Order: sequence, then structure tokens, then C-alpha cells
Amino acid sequence: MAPKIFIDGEHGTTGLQIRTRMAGRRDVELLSIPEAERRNAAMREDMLNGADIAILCLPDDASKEAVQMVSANNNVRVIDTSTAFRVNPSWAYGFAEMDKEQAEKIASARFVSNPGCYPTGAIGLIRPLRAAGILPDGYPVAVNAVSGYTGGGKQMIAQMENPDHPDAITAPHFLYGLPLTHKHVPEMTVHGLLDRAPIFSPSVGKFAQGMIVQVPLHLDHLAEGATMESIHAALVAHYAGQDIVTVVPLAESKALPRVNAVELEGKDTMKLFVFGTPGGSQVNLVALLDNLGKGASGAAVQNMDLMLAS
Ligand SMILES: NC(=O)C1=CN([C@@H]2O[C@H](COP(=O)(O)OP(=O)(O)OC[C@H]3O[C@@H](n4cnc5c(N)ncnc54)[C@H](OP(=O)(O)O)[C@@H]3O)[C@@H](O)[C@H]2O)C=CC1
Ligand SMILES: CC(=O)N[C@@H](CCC(=O)OP(=O)(O)O)C(=O)O
Repeated sequence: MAPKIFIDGEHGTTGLQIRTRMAGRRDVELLSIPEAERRNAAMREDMLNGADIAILCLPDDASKEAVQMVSANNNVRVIDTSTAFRVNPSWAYGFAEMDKEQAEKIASARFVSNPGCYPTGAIGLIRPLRAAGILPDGYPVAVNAVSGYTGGGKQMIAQMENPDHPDAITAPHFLYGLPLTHKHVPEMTVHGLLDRAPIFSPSVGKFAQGMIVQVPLHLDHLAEGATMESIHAALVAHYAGQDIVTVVPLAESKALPRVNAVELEGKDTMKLFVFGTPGGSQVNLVALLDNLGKGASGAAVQNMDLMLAS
């Protein structure tokens, strides 16, 4: 019998994209709730408890409630796409490429927290350098990023696409998270293996799907002898043996006049770049992804497949 999958929040932005990715699959059976009943708690509880894997695409509070609904039922495994459990040590963090052992941890876990879109880029750049001893304790990391507006879910999509919306946003690009307390900072700190919280400055552009995450670094404050080439080599070594997170060769990135935020729209992969000048004193590390691809729905389906294979 095909394993049963229930996407709680299937009519939202992340849930819909997961459904699209699962369309036509015969190896799983999708349980579904009509859109009008999406907030019917009794119906959701039934669906959740009838699933082999429940994928939660809900706000944090609703996710916590859903986990409560299945907590006594060991037959149900959970992938949560919200922020609620990402730094909870009882949950496996669903970034399969972040360590050699992570895919196995996800595969055997009952509870998997899907990473945030910005942290996927930031952790993807930072963690390998912490693990290799290149990024020292105490380094004041800054993370600057731009996201497609679908990152803000149904509400921001309406604000950006509907000029008659009472809170319509007309800016083609805006900064937010200005108090520097964005909910992704703890996740970047913990899974980036940082001993000091990064300064995180997110922004949104007038495009639906895509993301650039930047981590600029001063080489003279890194481990002795760190160069653009040694940083690139550390990233290449870290991501060897898989093709979801790729590190762009230095010669290729050197030839690029610009990085296009929407290049990976609709894809579930992530590209990492090391920019700078050979022999220079600074580098800019850049991650390129789709906020709804490797940043959300693509990663959720990848994690589901790992769990189904175990
Ligand atoms: N969009 C993105 O790029 C990313 C999103 N995420 C996370 O994924 C989760 C979902 O986000 P997103 O898809 O963007 O959000 P949306 O607002 O687009 O969708 C959320 C869905 O959940 C439903 N919902 C809200 N509250 C409840 C409730 N109490 N019970 C049942 N259903 C409920 C909403 O219904 P209604 O229409 O009635 O509000 C809606 O259908 C969030 O935790 C978000 O942080 C993670 C990474 C990236
Ligand atoms: C553009 C935008 O608003 N983005 C969202 C993050 C999207 C994401 O990664 O979702 P999680 O909430 O699951 O972490 C934000 O900054 O809150």
C-alpha cells in the first residue's frame, strides 16, 4: 500500500507548491481537505492521524497545535515547514547536505524541521567554514539577503500583486527586519555553528520566487592563510558527492557580470559562489536559490523522500 501523505496547509503558498511537486506520483497517496474546510480542526486531526507522513505548511502556532494532535500516535511522522521546531534538539534539521550524516538523520527521524529559506543559504555558506576551522570563534558575521515576495506567504503575495489591497506595497525593493531580531537568527546561529549571532538584514524584491543570500568576509580576520581559493576549496569538499548544492567554479564566477535573483526559479537546487579578487583581502560568499524550492517546498519533498526510503 502506498504511504499516505497529508499536507496540512495544502492551500497555502508552500503547501500548494508541494502538491504541484507531488502531482502524478503513484508511489504515495495524498490525503486532502477541501479548501473551505482548511481550518476545520476535527477534520485536520483525523487526516493528520491517518497519515504516514504529515507535512505541516502552517504558521508556527498552528504547527504546534498539529504536532500536539499527533504526539500520541507514533505511526505518524512529521515534516514541519514553520519556524517552530528548527532549533529543537529533538527534531532532525531537514537540510540534508549540511553534513555527511544529515540525510541519514532525516531518513530515520520521526520529526523533521524543514529549514527556513534564508537560513538554507546562510547555513549553506557558513557551516562548512566553521567546520573547517576557517571562520574563527567570535567573527562578526553579517548576512544580507533578498527574497521573492512569495516568501511572505498569501498575505504578502496579495500586498505585492493587488494595488487595491488596503496594505498594498508599491516599493520594487524594500528592507525589513530592521530591529535585527528576525525569527531566522537563532536558526542561522545554531545550525551555522556560530558562537555569535549574525547581523541579518533581509529584503524583498518585486519578483515572485528567488533568493540571494550574501555573507561578506574580511580574510585578515579569518584563520591564518585563508584565501578566496582555500574558502572555495572548503565549500567544494563539503558538498562533494551530491548535486543539489553546487559550488560554482571560481573561473566561472569571475566571468559573471551579475547574479540574477530569479535564476533558479522553479528549481530545488542551490548554487554557492565565492566572489572577490585573487590576492585581495575580502570575499563575498553568495547563495542563490528559490525561496519556495530548496528554501521550502522542494526541501520538504526531498525530506519526505528520504523518510520514505528508510
Ligand atoms: N513562503 C515561503 O517562501 C516559505 C514559507 N515557510 C513556512 O511555511 C509555512 C507556511 O507558509 P506559507 O505557505 O508561506 O503561508 P500561507 O499563508 O501562504 O499559507 C498558510 C496556510 O495555512 C492555513 N492556516 C493558517 N492558520 C491555520 C490554522 N490555524 N489551521 C489550519 N490552517 C491554517 C492558511 O489558511 P488561510 O488562507 O485561512 O489563512 C493557509 O492556507 C509557514 O510556517 C512559513 O513560515 C518556510 C519557508 C519558506
Ligand atoms: C519575504 C518574507 O517575508 N519571508 C519570510 C520568511 C520565509 C521563510 O523562510 O519562512 P519561515 O517563516 O518558515 O522561516 C519572513 O521574513 O518572515
